[in-house]
Amino acid sequence: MISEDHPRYHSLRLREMIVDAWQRGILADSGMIAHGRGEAFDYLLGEETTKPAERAIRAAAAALLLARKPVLSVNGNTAALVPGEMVKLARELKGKIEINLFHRTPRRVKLIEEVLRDKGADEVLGVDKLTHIDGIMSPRATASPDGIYSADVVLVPLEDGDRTEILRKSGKTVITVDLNPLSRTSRMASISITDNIVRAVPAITASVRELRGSEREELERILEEFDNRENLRETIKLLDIRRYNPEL
Ligand SMILES: Nc1ncnc2c1ncn2[C@@H]1O[C@H](COP(=O)(O)OP(=O)(O)OP(=O)(O)O)[C@@H](O)[C@H]1O
Ligand SMILES: CC(C)(COP(=O)(O)O)[C@@H](O)C(=O)O
Ligand code: BAL
Repeated sequence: MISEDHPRYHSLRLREMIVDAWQRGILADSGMIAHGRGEAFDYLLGEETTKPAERAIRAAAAALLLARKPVLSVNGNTAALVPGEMVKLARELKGKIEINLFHRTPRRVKLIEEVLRDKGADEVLGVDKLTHIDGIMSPRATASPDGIYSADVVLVPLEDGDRTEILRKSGKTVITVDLNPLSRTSRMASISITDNIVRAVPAITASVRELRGSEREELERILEEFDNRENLRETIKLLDIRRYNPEL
């Protein structure tokens, strides 16, 4: 057990959650690699929610509140780190939650469904009765007809660029959470939250609660004023390692 006094407590605690999820069969083997990639970016971003990420979170909350049918996607890393927070956000939105895996196996789908139900999910889509989505070059090329397939706004954390692109081309608003602002996912999304998912999901829920009751016009204004490409450009500037070591 890591002491809370350890200087890297939060990062080490997340690693423990990732390893535990892998040992339980929830996390894909390469989920470890993805987590490590994320940690590196989080280091560069200062392991805190940046101003551009705050703007993206607010825009995401506005889009989710305006949605006719919001759906939240859950993969292995998301199930390992923020299952309860995803269920809480889905409940806050009266939205649906859907499992979608790149390294899909029946066992992992079942385990992740159990995790989500244990956290209070009444309904978990993506388990069966799936529709194929053309154009996605991966096992992610499926969606539940009653979920992502018919959603108008989807939150797809820690995912892949080709699925993000196809979902966008089908007319959906695609919100991602991805610590790598250079990933295809970040570059293809409508709203790219460049933040650690453990910070981003609770922050989206808080922003939804703060904006609930806003006039439709106000929510639409937040979206109109949000420029994802400009926000990513600002984020990429923050990755300049010299921010931390001026003598470099
Ligand atoms: N805890 C986390 N919070 C937010 N992002 C994370 C976290 N852990 C990993 N990531 C990021 O999630 C992404 C998941 O890996 P994935 O392989 O799907 O992306 P990728 O290889 O960049 O693919 P693409 O370019 O298609 O988006 C990586 O970019 C990684 O940096
Ligand atoms: C590991 C993961 C980030 C998620 O994999 P899964 O839980 O199977 O959707 C995958 O997209 C990858 O980059 O390899
Ligand atoms: N997530 C695995 C494939 C990709 O990085 O797009």
